[in-house]
Amino acid sequence: MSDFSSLGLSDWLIQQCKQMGISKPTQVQENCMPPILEGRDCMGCAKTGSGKTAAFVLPVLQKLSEDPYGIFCLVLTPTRELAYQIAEQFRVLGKPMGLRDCIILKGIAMNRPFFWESKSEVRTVEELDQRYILTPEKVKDAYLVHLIQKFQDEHDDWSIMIFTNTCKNCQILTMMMQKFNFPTISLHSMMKQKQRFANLAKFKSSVFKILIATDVASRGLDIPTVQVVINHNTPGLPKIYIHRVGRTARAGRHGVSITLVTQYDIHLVHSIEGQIQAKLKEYPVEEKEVLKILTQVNVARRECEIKLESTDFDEKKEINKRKQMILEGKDPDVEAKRKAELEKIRSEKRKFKERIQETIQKKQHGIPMDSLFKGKIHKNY
Ligand SMILES: Nc1ncnc2c1ncn2[C@@H]1O[C@H](COP(=O)(O)OP(=O)(O)OP(=O)(O)O)[C@@H](O)[C@H]1O
Repeated sequence: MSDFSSLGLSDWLIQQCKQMGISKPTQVQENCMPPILEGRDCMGCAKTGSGKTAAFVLPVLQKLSEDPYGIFCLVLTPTRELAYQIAEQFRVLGKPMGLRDCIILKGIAMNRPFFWESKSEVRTVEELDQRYILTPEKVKDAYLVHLIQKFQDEHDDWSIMIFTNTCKNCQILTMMMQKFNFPTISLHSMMKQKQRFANLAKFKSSVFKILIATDVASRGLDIPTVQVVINHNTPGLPKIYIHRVGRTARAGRHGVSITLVTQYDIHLVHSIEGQIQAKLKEYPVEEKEVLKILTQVNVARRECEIKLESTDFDEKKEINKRKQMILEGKDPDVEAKRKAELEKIRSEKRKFKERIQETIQKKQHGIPMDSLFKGKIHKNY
């Protein structure tokens, strides 16, 4: 394996890397840095937590330091949190050269790059220590409480990320876990951006040990302290699973992932197993312990649901949808009108089909057809 010097980095940058605990290039860095430094377009594809950010940040800083000029680099990210995280890496690594950065939210771009793909894009079982599935017999929530209790009892220094499918579920689970006095905080797209950053910072600094999030947090976030990832719902796509569980076991550390699975999700587990080329083990739980807290957890959920219903959570969802449309360049009112018209056409078609069925049945029973409708059938079919 080469070192950073042979890849073309200057001493000051190598020193800066060392201060961040980066002493040897990872595979993606080794393979992507030379073409980037040559000025070629490059696209790197490697497993989660393998240092893809530094793979492009380092050559960018190297080039910029050789010829510092104007606006040099534009980085596009899928989430706002990631934009801040990458800016921070630029800031820390580029400190000696007085690098200045600016974060702009929202944007779309296309690329035609040089492509380098790691042979082992998918994490192997050895790297992510244990990957489990848990198949609850009763409700999914009591098992979650049980798991957290277990981790809290068994580990002094612990940090868990829980992924769930909707903002509402995320909010309810957070409220529930707080009811059980777990230091929990949430991250989802229906929160104000300021709150999202604040919550992430509180989780990163270990003030809160549990982060319950939607997939807004499944990509790219680098929080080295995360030891456990729990999938409260089975991810619908293997890619989502890989991104989610990739929030633990970062840069060669240890990590465990547990996915709650119902009988309806077995096919999803099979496709995940196919993609990661590993079998997910059944996580052993003491059912008796779970049953003990079952009623308490069910009551807590209902209470939280009622509490959430009394807030403007659904209203906020509508507002967020409208905001999103505006950002996508669509007019929410025109869209609403278009949807209503589409629904009207669908409903008319539905009614028409029903009338055809009715008419056919009438015919079968020898009842005369409505002559007007008969004409319509000929016209339309
Ligand atoms: N050469 C290296 N040696 C050790 N640690 C490194 C090295 N390069 C980067 N890291 C560290 O590894 C961690 C993960 O890096 P990074 O966030 O870039 O991963 P990634 O490949 O982009 O992951 P993801 O696919 O989840 O976005 C970071 O904490 C980073 O500081």
